[in-house]
Amino acid sequence: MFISSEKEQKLLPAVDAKLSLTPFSTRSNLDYQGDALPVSESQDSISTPTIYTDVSVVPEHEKNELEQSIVTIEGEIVRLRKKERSLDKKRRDALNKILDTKGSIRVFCRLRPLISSVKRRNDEPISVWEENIEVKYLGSRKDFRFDKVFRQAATQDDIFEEVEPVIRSALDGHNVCILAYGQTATGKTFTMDGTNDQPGITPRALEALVHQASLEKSCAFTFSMSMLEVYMGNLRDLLGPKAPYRSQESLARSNLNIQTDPKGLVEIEGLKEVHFSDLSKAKWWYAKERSSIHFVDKLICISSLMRITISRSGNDLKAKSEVSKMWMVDLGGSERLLKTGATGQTLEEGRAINLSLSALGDVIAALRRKRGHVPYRNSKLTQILKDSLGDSSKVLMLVHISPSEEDTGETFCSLNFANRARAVETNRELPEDINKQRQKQIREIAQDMRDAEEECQKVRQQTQEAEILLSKMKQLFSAAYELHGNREKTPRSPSANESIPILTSSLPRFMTSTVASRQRQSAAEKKLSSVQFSGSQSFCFSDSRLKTILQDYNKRPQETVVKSPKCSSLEANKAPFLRSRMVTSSDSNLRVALNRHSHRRRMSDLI
Ligand SMILES: Nc1ncnc2c1ncn2[C@@H]1O[C@H](COP(=O)(O)OP(=O)(O)OP(=O)(O)O)[C@@H](O)[C@H]1O
Repeated sequence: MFISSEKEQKLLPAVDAKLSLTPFSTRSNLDYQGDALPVSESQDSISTPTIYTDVSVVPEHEKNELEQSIVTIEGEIVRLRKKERSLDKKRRDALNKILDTKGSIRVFCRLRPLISSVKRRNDEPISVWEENIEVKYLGSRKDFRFDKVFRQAATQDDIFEEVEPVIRSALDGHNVCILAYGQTATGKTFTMDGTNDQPGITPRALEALVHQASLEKSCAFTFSMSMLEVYMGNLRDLLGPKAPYRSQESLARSNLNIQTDPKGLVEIEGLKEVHFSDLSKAKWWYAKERSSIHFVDKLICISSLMRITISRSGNDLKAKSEVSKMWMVDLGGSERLLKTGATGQTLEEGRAINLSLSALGDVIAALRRKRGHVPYRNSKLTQILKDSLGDSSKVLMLVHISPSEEDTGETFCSLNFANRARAVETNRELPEDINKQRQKQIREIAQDMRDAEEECQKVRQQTQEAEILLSKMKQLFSAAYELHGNREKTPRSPSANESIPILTSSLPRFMTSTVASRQRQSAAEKKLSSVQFSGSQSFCFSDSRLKTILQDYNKRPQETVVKSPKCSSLEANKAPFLRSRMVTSSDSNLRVALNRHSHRRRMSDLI
């Protein structure tokens, strides 16, 4: 068996299964190296003369051949894993480059659909374009620019399409922060949590994390979740023992300390952390948190935060932290206070939330401007998020606005806040040609990323297949040499002419070689001494036990690719894996290309 890349498979001569003949080409090194073969090499390969030989010959085999095969496949698995890591690194680097080119801190705006009870007017106060919004307020117009504007018709899928690469980046080792901001009833919770029919960012993110982690075989992931809320500068653990009901007094009493270690990593002392490895558990905890939020007095101004901690082990991300965090933040708004003419405690709440939002705006603005001093210490919110807002973190702020004319004042305030966070003045946007160049660059890197991801998927599949094969061969070995009384730890190497009596005698008579086949076999062996598993390693293809294993193996049903959440880059996972296989000779003059069907047919000849 040889596991090849699609490119290489295209280069191979077709196998005529009916003739029971297998073409041999004179090229030997088919080892997949990930890079496209030069055109001249490809042509050379196609025009190579083909020699045919009968591969149904079953030569006598010896114990050391099987041992050698096992060693070869083990080596192949090591090589494939290395390749997978290198392709994954290429994919990670490309994704990071895309996100950095787009901006590691981006501000989006989502316009809520008009609620039917509100009458539509002809002179609507808000005009929307792809990257800017114009608002008519108090007789003047103001233009606000964003990294992207989501119109009223935008779906949860549209939102997640922009968010998903950032979530992937969290799995790659970057800290991530997704914040929803806006006036009450503009759709913050709808965007972050959504409904059963239209799930929002958080449930989709949980699904994407668990799904993606299940695909990664080169490293193991563990996840944990914490939830808290910030009320007037106090932190409350939502998963803590006394979480369910909230009153102003209990909220004011609860407090957790924020600790920052010398490396700048933030930890919240005593914050409950629950671990989850599958989606059902993640959803259970998430639902628990949502139900506790349900009891909130709507007039209490609270920001609720959810932290997902992602730990990786067994990878080679030497430069990256092995732990990354993803924050989902639903920021409280303060406009109710203005509307209700609040006094006393409520006014205090309003001041506290304004302070914390204003501090957040200052921090994001400083980071976007790449200023030396970033004022993290000005609020609890910015202290908590400190290690997830700066450095190599990815930040998305989604500002929500209402289309109603009666909300224009609030809309104006929210957009001003967003503009400050964005820290880009309207007249200082990138010139058109530079912007186009940037878009082109992003498209090119995105293509590289998709290519690397597709190749990585293939290699991952190949590794899994090789592992199955290895396990079957090991089973065979122990059945033949250990269960039959010969329990040597390291099987002795038999001499060249020595057969394997235990195994041979355990085979049905029709599977043992006949005189004629032995004659054919010795003739074939002159040409075909061994076959390559890859370009660099070889094992004995003519071993009937291996044939049997390969036959079983090829007969097994195709593994289904688990469907991913609706998201762009994960779509690549659905790319079908080409399952034709090759077995190649290590003899530089010989190569056997077996596709699945011809191989199966020849195997069936033996049974
Ligand atoms: N894009 C949208 N499409 C359809 N319905 C929406 C959308 N945005 C918001 N809604 C609906 O509008 C209502 C208010 O939305 P939501 O509760 O999410 O607002 P909010 O900003 O979170 O409010 P609060 O500040 O009170 O938490 C909900 O019924 C929600 O389903």
